[in-house]
Amino acid sequence: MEPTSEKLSPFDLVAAILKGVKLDGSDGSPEAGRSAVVALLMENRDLVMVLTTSVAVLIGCVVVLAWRRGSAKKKPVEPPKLVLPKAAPEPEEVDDGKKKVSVFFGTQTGTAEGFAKAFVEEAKARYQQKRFVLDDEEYEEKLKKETLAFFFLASYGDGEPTDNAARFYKWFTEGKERGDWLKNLQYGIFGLGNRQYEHFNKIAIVVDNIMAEQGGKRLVSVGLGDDDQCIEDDFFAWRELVWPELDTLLRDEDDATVATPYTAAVLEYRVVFHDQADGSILESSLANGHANGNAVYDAQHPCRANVAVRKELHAPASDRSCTHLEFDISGTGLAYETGDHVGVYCENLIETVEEAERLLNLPPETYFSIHTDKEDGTPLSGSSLPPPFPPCSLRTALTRYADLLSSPRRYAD
Ligand SMILES: Cc1cc2nc3c(=O)[nH]c(=O)nc-3n(C[C@H](O)[C@H](O)[C@H](O)COP(=O)(O)O)c2cc1C
Repeated sequence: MEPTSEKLSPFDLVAAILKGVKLDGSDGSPEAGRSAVVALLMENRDLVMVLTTSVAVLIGCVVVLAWRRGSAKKKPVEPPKLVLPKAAPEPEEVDDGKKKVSVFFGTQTGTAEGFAKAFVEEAKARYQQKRFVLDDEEYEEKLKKETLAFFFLASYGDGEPTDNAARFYKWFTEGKERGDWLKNLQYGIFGLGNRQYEHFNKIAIVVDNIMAEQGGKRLVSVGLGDDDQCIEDDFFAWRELVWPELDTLLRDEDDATVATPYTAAVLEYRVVFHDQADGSILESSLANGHANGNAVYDAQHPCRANVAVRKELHAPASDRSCTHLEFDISGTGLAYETGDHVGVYCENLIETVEEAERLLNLPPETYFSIHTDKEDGTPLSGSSLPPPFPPCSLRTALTRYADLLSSPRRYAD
């Protein structure tokens, strides 16, 4: 039988390359096949060029994709940076002829900062020709030049200042720099505390007393906010005493007469969800980060210690109770001296945590981190405080870091 003489089309060529089949020439011999292919390649040089370029680009893309996937897997999840609080930078001070009012806050968990911000916003709306500046750090030099200032000061521990107000409190109460400047100062103080503590609102009271003793003029009596009741109501009541006083000092005819409604400063965070594998590695590395004995334990990195001794100090006949506890801190590198403080981190009951997970409708092994900055590193408009807890699973966040049983603040959304 005569072999059929068939010319190979470009389509045959491509199909052959893709399928990896052998091409035979019209006489069936491999040599004839090869020369047919060569002739075809020469005839379709353009197509061959396009083909080879496409294949090269395709291979390039696959290589880049594989490399990026590989490196993405290896990249560890970064815990949010613990940066010391700093409020959004105020623009450079310019003397624009407006009367300036400075507002300072000492906060540990954000309440005083929220009140200070709400106060500034409302005051700005009421007295439009005045400048209200929120300030938490640069007080040493600035305060001496102020004539009108407000302070929102929380008390902690045995009546101690918050971390961000500690330097101010020391500077102010040690008194080396007090002077005539206080005589030019009119001020208002709102304290944040809790009556359950022995030194209720100590910081606000001490600062208020020293200011008044040194010649500062109180615009209103010191507000004593009580977190055991509704501290927001205490803030509103104090604020209503402040406005009439400020009206006489600051009010211009064209200032707004309508007060802006109070909006609770709800802290804003960026939430990043992590792969389960990455998240659990990160969480266990944080939990075990101190196992090597080199790391330092602190309030952010608590140490797990067993109760070694527990005894009741009152006699059985007594109607009172006082428990003596001893913690075993051997091998932790920690030391304790009389007078040191021990903070105890409580965990919520598992039943409560499971109920919260059910209400959130999220699996317990959802890993996430919260951040106070945007993806490009610029701060979010929320708090000046660092994130309240490290990256972890939803189960850990609800167990260790969330207050699940207290009623939310009245004005929180
Ligand atoms: C650990 C701890 C210690 C506290 N110590 C005191 C205290 O000694 N005196 C007081 O009046 N309030 C005390 N408080 C209550 C806080 O001052 C109060 O909750 C306040 O609203 C917190 O404000 P912040 O969110 O701006 O930090 C304490 C609260 C906590 C959690």
